[in-house]
Amino acid sequence: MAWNGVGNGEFSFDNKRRTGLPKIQTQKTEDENVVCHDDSATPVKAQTLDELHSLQKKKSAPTTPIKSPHVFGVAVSEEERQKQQLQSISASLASLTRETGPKVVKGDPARQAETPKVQQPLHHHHTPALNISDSGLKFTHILYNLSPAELYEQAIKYEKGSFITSSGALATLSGAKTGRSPRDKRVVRDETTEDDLWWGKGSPNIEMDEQTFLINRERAVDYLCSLEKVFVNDQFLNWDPNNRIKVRIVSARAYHSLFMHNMCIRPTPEELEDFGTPDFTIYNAGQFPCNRYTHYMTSSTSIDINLARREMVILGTQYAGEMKKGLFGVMHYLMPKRQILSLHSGCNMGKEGDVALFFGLSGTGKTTLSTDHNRYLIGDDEHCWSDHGVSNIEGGCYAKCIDLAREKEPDIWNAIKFGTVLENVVFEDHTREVDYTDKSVTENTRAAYPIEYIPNAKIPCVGPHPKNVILLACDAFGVLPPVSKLNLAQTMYHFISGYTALVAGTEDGIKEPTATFSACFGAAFIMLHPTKYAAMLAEKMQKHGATGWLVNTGWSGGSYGSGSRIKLAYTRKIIDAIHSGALLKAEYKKTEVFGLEIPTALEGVPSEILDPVNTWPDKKAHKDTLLKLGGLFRKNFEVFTNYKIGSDGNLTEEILAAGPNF
Ligand SMILES: Nc1ncnc2c1ncn2[C@@H]1O[C@H](COP(=O)(O)OP(=O)(O)O)[C@@H](O)[C@H]1O
Ligand SMILES: C=C(OP(=O)(O)O)C(=O)O
Ligand SMILES: [Ca+2]
Ligand SMILES: [Mn+2]
Repeated sequence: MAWNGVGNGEFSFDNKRRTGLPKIQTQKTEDENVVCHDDSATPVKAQTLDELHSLQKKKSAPTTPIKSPHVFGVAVSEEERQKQQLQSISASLASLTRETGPKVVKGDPARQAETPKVQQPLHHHHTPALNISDSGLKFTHILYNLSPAELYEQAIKYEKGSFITSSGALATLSGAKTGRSPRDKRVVRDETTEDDLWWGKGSPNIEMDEQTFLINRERAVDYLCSLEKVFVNDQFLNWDPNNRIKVRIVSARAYHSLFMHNMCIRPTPEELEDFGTPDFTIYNAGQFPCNRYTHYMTSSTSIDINLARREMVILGTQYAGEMKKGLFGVMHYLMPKRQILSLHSGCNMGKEGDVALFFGLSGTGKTTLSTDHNRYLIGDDEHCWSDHGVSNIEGGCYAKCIDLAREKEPDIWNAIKFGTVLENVVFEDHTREVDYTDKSVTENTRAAYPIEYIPNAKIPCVGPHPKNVILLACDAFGVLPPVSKLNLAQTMYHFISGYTALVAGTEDGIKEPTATFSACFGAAFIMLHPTKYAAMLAEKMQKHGATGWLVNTGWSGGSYGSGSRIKLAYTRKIIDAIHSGALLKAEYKKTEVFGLEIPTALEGVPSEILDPVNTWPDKKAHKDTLLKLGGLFRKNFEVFTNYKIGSDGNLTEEILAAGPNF
C-alpha cells in the first residue's frame, strides 16, 4: 500500500479510489512553520510522569480535627498512633507457639512507593535470632479498612472471578461453597461454655476442645501470615451504643473485606482512632482447608468459635455469609448474658413509630418484607431487643437475588450499585448485565449492600419496642393459611418450632417439600437452649403488648408441584393490614388441626385464599397433607415437652397445648 501523503497534511490510502469521503485534515494551518499548540489548557504542574501521578491522590482530611488522644495523660502523636495500630494487628496475627506477631507494614505491596518505610520491625516480644524461621523474616502487608473503591481495585486486579456489573456492583464468586456449612461449625467446650451453652441432640453447637481450636487457629494464622498481604477490617456490631461490640476481621480476599465493610457498622475516622483492642476477632483463611487428620474434623471445612478467647477461625469455605452469621452466633451468647434478646429477624418501623419484627428461616421473606417503601428499614436479619427497644446488629443487608425483578422489589434492585457485593450471579459477557434468573452457579445468589443504600433506612438503626411480631413460614406443603393471628402461647409454640418447608432444590425428581424445624427460627445461630430465648421473647411481648402473627409466604392451592407460591403482592397487602392495625379488627374463624385464627376478609386479597382448604381442588389431599404436617410439628416438639419456659408454669402448659390438635 502506497503512502499518499502530500505536503498539506492530507492523508489517504489510495488517491485514485478516493470517492465520496471527505479528506481528513491533520493540520489546520497552511503555514508549516507554526507549532500547533494544544488549545487553552494550562500546563501540568509536573516535570515527570511520576510527579504527575503523585498529584492524582491526596490524603483525605478527617471529618473532624484529630484530637490528640491521651494515653495515661501523655499526648500521642499520629506516628505513635499508627505504630500502636500496627502493633495491635501484629498481636492479632501472633502465633501462639512463637508468641510473636509477624512483621507488619501498612499498604499495598505492589505500590512500594506508597508504602511507608519501616524503620523498626514490629515485634512485641524480642525474638532471639536463633529462633527465627523464614516466616519471621518476611513482612505482611496490612490493607487496613480500605474503602470500597480501593477494594474494587484489589478484587479486580488479584481475584479471579471479580467483575464490575452494568449497575456498578462487584460481581464475585465464593468458590466451591455457595452457602453456609452448619455441619462444619464447632464451638469450644470449656469451663466458660460447659454450663451456659446448649449441647447435645438438636444443638447446633458441635463441640471441639481448646487444643484443637488452637491447632486450627495456628493453621489459619500461618496461612494468613504466609501471604504477601492481608485485609483487616475494624468495625462495630450493634447500633445500641451501650452494647456495641468491636470486631476485627482478618481475611485474605478483598471480596471478604468489602462484604464485611458493607455488613458490619462502619466506624467514623474518629471512632477508628479510638478503636483500641477488638472485642472479637475473625481469622478468615477460607481459601485454605483444615487438616482432616485434626481431631473433630469431618471435612476440609471448619468454622470454629472460641468464646473464651473471643475468636473465630474459618478454614475451607469462602462463603462470606459464614462471617456474618458466625458473629451473629457470638451475639446470641453475649447479649442474653446482658438480659438482651438477640433475634434472627428483620425489622422495620412505620411513620407513627410502630415497629414490626419479621422472624423466619432463610428464604422466607425477612429481607424482602422488611424492605418496604412505605416504612423505615431498621434491619433485614439480626436484631437485639433490650429494655430500651430494638437495635440492628449490622450495618448492611444481605438479600437473596434469585429471580429479582425491578418491579417487584425496586428498593433492593436499586441498592445493587457501586459498592455492593454480588455473589455468584451470572452476567452477560459484554454488557455485564446480570441475569437474575440464572441459577448456573447457585440458586443462593446474594447481594450485600450497606443499609443506607435503601432510601428509607432508619439511621441510626434503632427503634422503640415492637408492636407486631410476624413469624414467616414458607410452607411448601400449602396448608398453612396466608395469615393467622396468634395468642402468646401460639406465638411461643411456633417460635420454638421454627418451621419452614422449602422445595429441596431445582434438581430433577424432587417433588416433595421437606419440612425444616429450626428453633427460634435460627437454631444454627443460637448458643443457649431455645427455651431461654423463648422465655425472654414471651416476657417482652407480654410487657409491651405485642401481637404475634403467622404468615405463610409459601404455597397456596396445593403443595409444591400442584399449587403455586403466594403472590408477593398479596403477602405485602397482608403485612400492610398488620401494620395499620386493620387486621386486628377483622372477623376471625378457627382452622382445624392447627387451631389458627384466620381472617375471613382482608382488603386487596381474594377472600377465598385466606382459608387454604378453598384453594385445594382435592379436599382429601388437603386434609391428608394438613395431618401430615401436624404430625411433623408434633414429633419435632417432643424434645421440648420436658422444659419449663420462663418462671410462669401456666405458660409452659399453654404452649404445649398451642400445637396442632387431632
Ligand atoms: N409471597 C412472598 N413473600 C415473600 N417473599 C417471596 C414471596 N414470593 C416470592 N418471594 C421471594 O422469596 C425470597 C425471600 O427471600 P428473603 O427475603 O431474602 O428471605 P430471608 O431474608 O428470610 O432469607 C425472595 O427472593 C422473594 O422475592
Ligand atoms: C445469610 C443467611 O441468612 P438469610 O438467608 O436468613 O438471609 C444464611 O442463612 O446464610
Ligand atoms: Ca472504611
Ligand atoms: Mn435475609
